[in-house]
This record gives sequence, C-alpha cells and structure tokens, in this order.
Amino acid sequence: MAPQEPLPSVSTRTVPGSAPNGMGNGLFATEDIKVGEDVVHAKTPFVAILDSARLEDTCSGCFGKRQMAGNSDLKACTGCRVVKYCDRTCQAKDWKFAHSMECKIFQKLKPQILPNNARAILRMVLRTGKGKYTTQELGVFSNLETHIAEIQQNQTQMDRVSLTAKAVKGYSETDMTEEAICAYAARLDLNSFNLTTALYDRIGLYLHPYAALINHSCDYNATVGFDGEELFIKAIKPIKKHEQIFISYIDTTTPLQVRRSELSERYYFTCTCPKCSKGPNPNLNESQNESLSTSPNTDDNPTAIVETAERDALELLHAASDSDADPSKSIKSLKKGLSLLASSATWSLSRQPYPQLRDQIILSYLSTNSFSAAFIHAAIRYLRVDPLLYNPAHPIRHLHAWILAKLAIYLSQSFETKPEDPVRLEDFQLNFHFILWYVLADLASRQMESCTVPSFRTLVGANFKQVNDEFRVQGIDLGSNSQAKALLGGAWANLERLVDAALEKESEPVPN
Ligand SMILES: C[S@@+](CC[C@H](N)C(=O)[O-])C[C@H]1O[C@@H](n2cnc3c(N)ncnc32)[C@H](O)[C@@H]1O
Repeated sequence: MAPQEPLPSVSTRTVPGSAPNGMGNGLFATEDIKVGEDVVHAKTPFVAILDSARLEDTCSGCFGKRQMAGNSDLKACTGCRVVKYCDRTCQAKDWKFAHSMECKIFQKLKPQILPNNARAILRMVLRTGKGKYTTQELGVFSNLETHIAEIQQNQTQMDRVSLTAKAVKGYSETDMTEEAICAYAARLDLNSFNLTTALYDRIGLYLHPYAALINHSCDYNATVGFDGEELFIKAIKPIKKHEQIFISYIDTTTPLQVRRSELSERYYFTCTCPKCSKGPNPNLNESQNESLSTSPNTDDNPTAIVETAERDALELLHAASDSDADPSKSIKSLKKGLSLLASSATWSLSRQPYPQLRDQIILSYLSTNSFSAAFIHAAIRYLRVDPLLYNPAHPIRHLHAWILAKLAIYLSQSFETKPEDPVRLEDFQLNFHFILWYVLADLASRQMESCTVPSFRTLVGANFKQVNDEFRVQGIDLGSNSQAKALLGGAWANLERLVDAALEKESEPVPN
C-alpha cells in the first residue's frame, strides 16, 4: 500500500501513490510545478555518510557546505579521530544525530575504517535502536522496495549483504535480527543517492525514504541536488498536477544498451520511457533500428565501423580513467579517443563516449595544471556539446559553465601556450575578462529557472557582482553600454573561432 503523507522533515508539492507499469509506488505532483522550482526539499536525511576517501577533507557535520563558504580548517573528533568537523557547531550536530553512538565503535576498529555502506547501515541500526526515527519515517522506509528475492538469487551479492549485516550486528550489539539488517542493507543499495557537494562532486551516500519513492525515467522531469545535508529535487521540465515525478538513476546520455544493463544490474527493471522506446538510435524509427541491429558485422557495413570506433574509444576512455594511470599517458589515450571519433564522419559531438572523453580530458588537464588546454576543451563543451546534451536548466550545464568561468579567471592573470594545447590561445586575441563576464552574466540571469542548489546560486551571484563591480570601477557598464556590448560580441566571436579551429584539429592522428 502506498504511504499517504510526506514526512515532517520534508516540504513537497507531491503525494505518494501507486505507479503504473510495475513501477511499485511513486510520487505525483499535487499542483503544476514550474522549471527550477522545488518538487521535494528534505531538510535532514534518514542517513548520510561521507565516502571513506572524503573523511579527511570534508566536514562530517555540514558535508562541506560551510567549507564552501570559506571555513577550511577541519578538526578531528578527539574520541575516534576518524571523522572531522569545521567546529563545535558541526560536531555537536553530528554527535546528536548519530556519532555519539558510533564513536566508540570507530575507536575500537582503528586503524580499520568501515566501508561506506557498512557505516551507513550501522548508523541506521543504531538510530533505530535508540528510537531516533519516528514510526512514520520507519513506516515509509520499511515499505520501500528491496528486491531481496533477486539479491538472494545472486550468491556473490547475497554473501556481500550477509557479511555486512553480520559485521554491523556484531559492532552495534543490536537485538535486530541479521535478516532485518540484511533488509536495511538491500534497501540502502536500492534507494540511496550519491551525496554530492553543491558543485556536484560525489562525496558520499544519502538516503531519505520519501525521496526514494521517486521512480526513474531516461526522459526525467526532475533532478537531484544537495546543499550540505539538505536534499533538493527540482523540476527540470514543467510538471502538471497529477503527473508522476521522475529522476534519472544513471547517466542517461549513454546508449540504450548501456542504460539497460546499468538499470537491470542495480535496480532490476527495464525502462520503458519514451526515450528508451525509440530504440538504440533515437533519430531512427523502430523498424530502422531493428534492421540496424540485425545487419551483418562486416567492414563495409557502417554499423560495424561505428561499433568498432565506439569500442576502441571506450577502451581508451577506460584505460585513461584508471586512477593509477600516469596522467600524461591518460591524456594521450584520451586524445586518441577524441581523434578516433572526430575522424568518424558519423559521430556527433554529443554522442557518447565523445562527451565522456572530453569531460575526462578536462579533468586530466586540470590535474596536470595544463589550464590553457583545459580551457579550450571546456569552451568546446560549453558552446558545442552541452546545448545538444542537456536542457538549459540542467545543473550539469551550469556546473560546466562555472568551470569555464573559473578557467577564464585563471587565464586572465597569465597563461603560456603548452605543447599539448590543441591550438595557440594567443592566436585568437581572447579577452578573458569579457568572456568571464559573459559566462557569469548568462549563469546569473538563468539562476531562477535552473535546478542548481542555493549555495551554488550564492556563489555565482557573488562572483558576478564582483566582476561587474570591477568593470564599473573602470567606467564600463557591460549591461547597458553599447560600446561595451560590441566589445563583448567581439570577444565572443574570437572564442567561437578558437572552438572551431580546435575542433578542426581534433581529427588529426595522435602520434604514439
Ligand atoms: C528507488 S526505488 C523507487 C521506489 C519504488 N517504486 C518503491 O515502490 O519503493 C527503485 C525501484 O523502483 C522500481 N522502478 C523505478 N523506476 C522504474 C521504471 N521506470 N520502471 C519500472 N520500475 C521502476 C524498480 O523496482 C526499482 O528497483
């Protein structure tokens, strides 16, 4: 039976209900919702924990929210020395939420640190034991799908869940049965979100039973974001009263087969959304798709050529994404992947794995301080890729614009062309100050209709004000002055020329 009421920690314009097509329960809009407006806002989680790798550099109390506002010095908990906090305020909040119950357990286990999901399950079990959840919260949580029957059919998965449950039972000394803890583990696996910062970096795991009721569609109408421990689900498309709310559980820019296998492996369903119903190539109809998938795989068959290019590019991407890989080798692999797809006439800039290769090469260039090369690819992404891949309200699009703005700030101070740069920046007479103003102005003007979270909006607003004020001090009012507008247009045309030139060179072979 579908739960009837949202929980006290939630403000929402939805109501739970039974969803069609075997989806179980879902959430439905109780009124029309405009793009960028909140669909669900949860102030506190049922459980949220940091990834082990982030325990050192992120506050376990505010999940990095206050750090983003300038608080940087973290202090370790003097009991366990495993978790860190901005100050006493963050520490006291987490102590009250769960750390008072887990601190001694962490101390005993040191130097071992429990893996993410074990720490999350331990918190849920300890909070349940201490009566920290309301009956209503536990009711919605217990009603969530577990797919435990499917998990039981997979021995490796079942062993993993049982081992974690046994360990959590031992550490917590709870009277809950191992079976009940296994159900907690399965519910966490199926219903948790990636906890991210306001700038969309993954930092941990998050579960809220009300938000977990939202079903998936590759043609989603809402997106998920976090601001500290607060969860925001925002409308990315206009949503009509009674319409079902859908988010994406996976990266929906990947091809149908990849989406299908990710959804069935982790969530045990086949998506029948409008995007999936169009088949592997959304630009073709069903019978064209059918004939594509049954054509023989020969060298003169365009499908085979495309598949080979895709497979080779994916191999290069995976080789480069290996965290142990030498960054200069990764960059070479990524360049080869980009060149392979650029030289395949049929590959659009927005078709995967082309955008993934570009995202990865930007990260690799940033990690090697190659800021000019990162800027060139970030400009290509901003101007040529994202408009095809993402709706204008999409937070990823706003994040990519923010990264371009940050690189423009950096290069406005100084830059030197490096051998790895696809083109020479000095050949294009770029005015980084104008580019910065333009990108920030665009971001600031679209804030209200975007799905970004409050801290991100504050950051953009403050940066735009600062840049605008700096121009004003010099007597330039870019918003109104017609001469300034002409200058801006010129700066933008130069950036467009740079992007075109860099893309033209992308198909050139990369030497070994
Ligand atoms: C996070 S839960 C969503 C809430 C769930 N419907 C419930 O009743 O608890 C994820 C599960 O919901 C179901 N689900 C979500 N989206 C679906 C879809 N598009 N088609 C079919 N089932 C879906 C699957 O069983 C999936 O494992």
